[in-house]
Amino acid sequence: MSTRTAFLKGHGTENDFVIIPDPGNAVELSPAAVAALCDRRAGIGGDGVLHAVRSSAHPDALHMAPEAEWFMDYRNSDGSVAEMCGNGVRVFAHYLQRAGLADEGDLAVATRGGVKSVHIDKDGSITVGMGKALLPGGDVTVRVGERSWPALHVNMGNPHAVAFVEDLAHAGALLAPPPVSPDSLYPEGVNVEFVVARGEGHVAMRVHERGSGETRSCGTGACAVAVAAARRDGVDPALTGAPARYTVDVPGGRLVVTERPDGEVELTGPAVIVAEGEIDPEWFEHAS
Ligand SMILES: N[C@@H](CCC[C@H](N)C(=O)O)C(=O)O
Repeated sequence: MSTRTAFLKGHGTENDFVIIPDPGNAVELSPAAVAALCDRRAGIGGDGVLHAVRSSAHPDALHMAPEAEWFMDYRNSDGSVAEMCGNGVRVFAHYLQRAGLADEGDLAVATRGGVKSVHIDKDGSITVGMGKALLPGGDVTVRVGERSWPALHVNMGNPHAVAFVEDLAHAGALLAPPPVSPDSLYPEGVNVEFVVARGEGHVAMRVHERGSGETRSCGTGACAVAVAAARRDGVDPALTGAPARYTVDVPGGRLVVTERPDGEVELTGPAVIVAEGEIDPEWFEHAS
């Protein structure tokens, strides 16, 4: 008799995920199974999968087990693995709390981008310590059709190219990854953000995510955008000694990003669980 696999569906500013609770790492999640789960017509549908495994049970997380009980084994909707997901880690923490596996307050979550500290607020908003943004420099160009823009290379644990544009519509339909050059800079692919200013400390963005296509939000992307916007505005908290705070509007809602004088970037936003159930074992076997 095949065992039944539980799932939940959740989102953070409409960046949506299939959550697979699997404390002992017993569920085999091949790239094909991930892509089938994320399929919006033939599967459950999502921008990615949050595989919830105890750190002590996953080879990629064993070294983080003393610090963080749970590992967010994150996969993009095409089945590829990514280092970090800023919206995902908030939804992951919300799932743990809802399942009685974590308390309100502070929680450490292991990710491929290291251990992240998460704060679950009484009002339901969740703040994640995302680490420092790295700005390796270099001349980056993003292209869409006839248009091209200079972009800032920002690494938030995962790679981003941030382009300031006049109008978000200039990014077009984003049905395919926008060409970014030089591609030697991004051997593993790149997440591309298009940004417009909305006012002081306020920007709006669209994103084409590596491995998932255009999504309604991206947490690491919002952090990359906020840091890029601050530098563009001549603000560097390391020099001023004061935190820089940006409101980042995404198609699926609003995120707040704070860069502290020590370089640490914090991401705040909502997390929602919308459903839970069981995956049909025959379908899952076939999909895998
Ligand atoms: N949506 C995520 C980012 C997910 C990973 C990304 N597609 C990558 O491959 O780097 C977020 O909220 O940060």
